[in-house]
Amino acid sequence: MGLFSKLKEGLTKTRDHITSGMDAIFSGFSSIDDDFYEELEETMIMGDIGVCATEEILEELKERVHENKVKNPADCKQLLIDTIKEKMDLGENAYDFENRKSIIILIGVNGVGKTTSAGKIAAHLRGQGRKVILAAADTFRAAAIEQLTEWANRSQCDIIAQSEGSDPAAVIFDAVAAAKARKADVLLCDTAGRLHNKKNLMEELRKIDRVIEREYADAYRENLLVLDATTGQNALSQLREFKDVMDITGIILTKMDGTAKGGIAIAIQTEFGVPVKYIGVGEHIEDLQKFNSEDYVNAIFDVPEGEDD
Ligand SMILES: Nc1nc2c(ncn2[C@@H]2O[C@H](COP(=O)(O)OP(=O)(O)OP(=O)(O)O)[C@@H](O)[C@H]2O)c(=O)[nH]1
Repeated sequence: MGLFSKLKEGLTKTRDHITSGMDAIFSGFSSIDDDFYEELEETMIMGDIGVCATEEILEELKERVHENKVKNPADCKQLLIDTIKEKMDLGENAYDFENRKSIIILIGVNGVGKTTSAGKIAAHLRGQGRKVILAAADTFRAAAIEQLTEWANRSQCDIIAQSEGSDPAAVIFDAVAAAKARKADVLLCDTAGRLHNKKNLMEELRKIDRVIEREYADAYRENLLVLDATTGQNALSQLREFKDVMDITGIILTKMDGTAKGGIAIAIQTEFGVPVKYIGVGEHIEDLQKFNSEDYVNAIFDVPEGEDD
């Protein structure tokens, strides 16, 4: 199955949730009036696009409708699709970390899919011929170290790990030294999602951040927050909290395949300006895809590949 088909399959529930409601609005209204926009707003908010993002998008849509002198509700659909695509566009430098000496750190609460995503990204980078070292800084959970070790073996990457319960910042310190000594291209760090309390977790992440800044200041930094799409609006609260601790440069949005809440990607990017860089649409290695705004919006609005613009 091609990547777009896989993406489309993964986003089935989200598409059903958002587009069925929208299509009824686009075909059910005979004129573009306040009621039309209100219905659209409700459907978008119900589709987890979020209140702020929905308002922003609809403001732009109204401007476009006015500029283009659109009178027919059905003609609004393409304008809405274009507006959202522009909002979701990643720009040119989103994946620079793949081609530089970089440190990627994955953070997020427990169970969101950090370890799995670390393994998948490592395998992907190895496939591109990059030398990758994995750092098992989730020392809270022995199984996370084992899981990451398996991914390292599978993708033939080195792994730096210590025993369960050891200091994660010490693991990072060792891993940075190894990355420099072995001339790795990318150091990819898994971190814990849970400690004895949230304050400890945030403190630990700050400490890891300081170690990296001190020991490897010239490495290109990519701090990816992993969010579970099935948690919907809760993911936004997590983003708010983690943003206070670290400069988040991108989001990995996992488990899009099991949820109707995939519109959350639009809320994240529009409301916070933090780009979604990867989305998870299943548990297999190829199911972590780089985010492509065209494909994502086409998949959600059921636009066949290559059929628009
Ligand atoms: N369906 C689906 N499952 C996923 C996806 N990404 C991860 N998972 C599953 O989610 C579960 C949790 O993943 P982990 O990688 O262990 O999560 P974690 O964030 O490292 O968890 P902690 O180590 O407890 O912090 C696993 O069963 C994964 O297979 C996805 O995109 N789709």
